[in-house]
Amino acid sequence: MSRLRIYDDQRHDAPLLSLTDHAAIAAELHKVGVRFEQWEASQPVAPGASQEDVIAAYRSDIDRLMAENGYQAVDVISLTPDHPDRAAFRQKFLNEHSHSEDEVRFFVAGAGQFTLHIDGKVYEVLCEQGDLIGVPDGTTHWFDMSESPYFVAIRLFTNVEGWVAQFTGSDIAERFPRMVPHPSASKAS
Ligand SMILES: CSCCC(=O)/C(O)=C/O
Ligand SMILES: [Fe+2]
Ligand code: NI
Repeated sequence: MSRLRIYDDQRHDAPLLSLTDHAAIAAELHKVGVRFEQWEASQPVAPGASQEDVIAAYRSDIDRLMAENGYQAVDVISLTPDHPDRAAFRQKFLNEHSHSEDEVRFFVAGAGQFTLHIDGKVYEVLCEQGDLIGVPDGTTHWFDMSESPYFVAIRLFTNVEGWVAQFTGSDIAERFPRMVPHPSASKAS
């Protein structure tokens, strides 16, 4: 189940609000300029599926997003709990950073947790299969896949060079909850 928890950025122990209704999550995130939509993850792909297979399965959704929003490039992150480089992949996104381009991610299997730090609040967004999130450029955030990653996410980029992170040097991410592994992760490993 998708979930949004909103915190004061000084109070990691007490969410101000917790929502699981998709429309309510979308409305709350819209207030801070973040896109959150439900798309149909209609093609069954399992974590571990190859980039080529995922792109072929979701070609029409990818083409639609690229045409609507002018994205120039696409790639796929597809991870299972037993991936040998899972700790390094996790670490790559785990500290607060921003990008000079929008971050658009469509979860077609499993789950991952984006946490956004905007105007003194922390928005923890647990994205599940079917969720599309669009984080505007310059938004400080971090991403956790848990110690047992189980997800497939399609990533769209404005810039053909792709993802570049500017780290803020803050340790805020260490104070807020990390992602709990997806329930299917234990069955997959
Ligand atoms: C859900 S895709 C992996 C995370 C990512 O691309 C990113 O930029 C996290 O901040
Ligand atoms: Fe990011
Ligand atoms: Ni849901």
